[in-house]
Amino acid sequence: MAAAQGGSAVSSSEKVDFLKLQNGSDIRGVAVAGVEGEPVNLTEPATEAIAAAFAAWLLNKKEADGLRRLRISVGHDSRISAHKLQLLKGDCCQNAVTHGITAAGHDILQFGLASTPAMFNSTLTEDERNHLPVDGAIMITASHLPYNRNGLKFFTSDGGLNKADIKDILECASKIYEESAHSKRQEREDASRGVVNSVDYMSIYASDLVQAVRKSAGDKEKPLEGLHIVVDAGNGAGGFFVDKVLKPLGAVTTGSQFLEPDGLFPNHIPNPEDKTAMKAITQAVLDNKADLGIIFDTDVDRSAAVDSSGRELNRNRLIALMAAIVLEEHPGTTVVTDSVTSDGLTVFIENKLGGKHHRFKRGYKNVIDEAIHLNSIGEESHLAMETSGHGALKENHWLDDGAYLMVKLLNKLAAARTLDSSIGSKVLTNLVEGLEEAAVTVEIRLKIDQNHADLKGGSFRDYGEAVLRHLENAIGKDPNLHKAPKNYEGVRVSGHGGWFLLRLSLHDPVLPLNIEAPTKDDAVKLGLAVLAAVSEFTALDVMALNKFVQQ
Ligand SMILES: O=P(O)(O)OC[C@H]1O[C@H](O)[C@H](O)[C@@H](O)[C@@H]1O
Repeated sequence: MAAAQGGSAVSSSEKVDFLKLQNGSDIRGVAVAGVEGEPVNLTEPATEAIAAAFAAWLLNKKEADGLRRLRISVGHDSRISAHKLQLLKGDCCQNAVTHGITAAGHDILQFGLASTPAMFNSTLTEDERNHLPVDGAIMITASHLPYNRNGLKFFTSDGGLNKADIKDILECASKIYEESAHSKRQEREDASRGVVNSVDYMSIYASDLVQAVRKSAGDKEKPLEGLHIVVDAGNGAGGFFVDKVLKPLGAVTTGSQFLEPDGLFPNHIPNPEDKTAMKAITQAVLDNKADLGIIFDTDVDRSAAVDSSGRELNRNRLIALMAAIVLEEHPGTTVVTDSVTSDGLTVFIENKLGGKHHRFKRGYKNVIDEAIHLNSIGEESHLAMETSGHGALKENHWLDDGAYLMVKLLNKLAAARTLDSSIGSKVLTNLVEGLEEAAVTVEIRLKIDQNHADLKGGSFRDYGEAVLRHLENAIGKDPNLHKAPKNYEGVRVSGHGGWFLLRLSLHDPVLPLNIEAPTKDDAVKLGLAVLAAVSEFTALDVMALNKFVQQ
């Protein structure tokens, strides 16, 4: 791939290992100093080089269409480092991402605080007055990670970039970074020739969500009138949902919380999988006697809900709810999920809803790509969803959009209220009736010590695979345990009325173990079976599992 045109404004003598910044199909790093043992590696010059490399990658793709000058949108979540990485510095209109792009001769549309899915949408919106659509979009976010981290996500109108694209971009960024260390400052300043414009894109994006809900209620202006809905944005970027979506639709939103962006996340981690976060929104629903609660992660690509009785609608339950809605619209369709979904969910989707459950791998991009793949080989799928709250629909360009998921729930509510104006979240709760749920659900993460002698100099991945192979063999000898007939990652086993899955983490030197069982005793039996099989692997830290089986 060609390096960015026109040089870059990058200047740094510090060494950066760019490939270490790859996290699957995202870029993640430490952007703020202050946490011991976590030196900053996503510096401003490194970010600038990555942005320039994205522009070069995109130009390479678009050159066939004769395009020489690109339009790229940039947005960010509420992280404190967003300002270093994206916002204007003083009056010189330069900053890491913007400078990286404009120095390469391309134009920037700055959206400011934005959600990840909105950034993707800006590659599709037809609105020339606002310089839309853009050729590519960059979101500055590290999702729910601690305040010192940050990262980048890239989009074209085809969706999010994949792992191989990110690797190419990082390799190119490394070259740009090296080259720029040798270029003169004046040369770099002269190279700045792209134009920077600011657009209030979140208003444009939100008005599309509003229209969708109105449409499902027969074009009623305020279809949520009389409903009380509280939102918890966890001080991330999701606060817009209150003023720009719920209020125009007529909902009462008092009691909504943590709507103000605050990159130190002082209230709770913005993550719908997090117990404290779910407790916070549940409490807000109960305290305000609200009809519904909605919670987003930092950059709004994930979400969850709470019904008026305080029942959490997240993880398997949210997938079941979305599956019920999607299967009404597309009978018999396949629902693709991640690997840690419950057996109860399969029974629900297949027996109650008449759909097909395709349990695939962990990782939202894996799940989405698998659904796209199934469609391409003739198996119809309209929903791809992870227990983490990432969910994508075919009708929405296979984009994982937490706000769009909630809009699907609002559509259901709005449509039901055209028939019965007193009906609330019961409409939703009724849809998941019959979903069997295990009394005990745990995830225990077993760490692999990468420096341990037992690795014999090999990689943690090889070591983890060896653990999994050994476990698989051991299971074969236990008549109470049965390997899942179809499984795409790790070792998934049924027994003692429940199941477990041991697999390699997508990113970390960790083997996450998920167990679901009807009683603690049964869960312990499953845990003991794993423990017995892995105990000879001395580089594996089984302390947490030991604790679990002894409790
Ligand atoms: O494999 P793990 O360490 O459990 O991480 C798995 C998770 O990683 C990231 O957070 C991805 O965004 C998720 O889609 C994925 O589920």
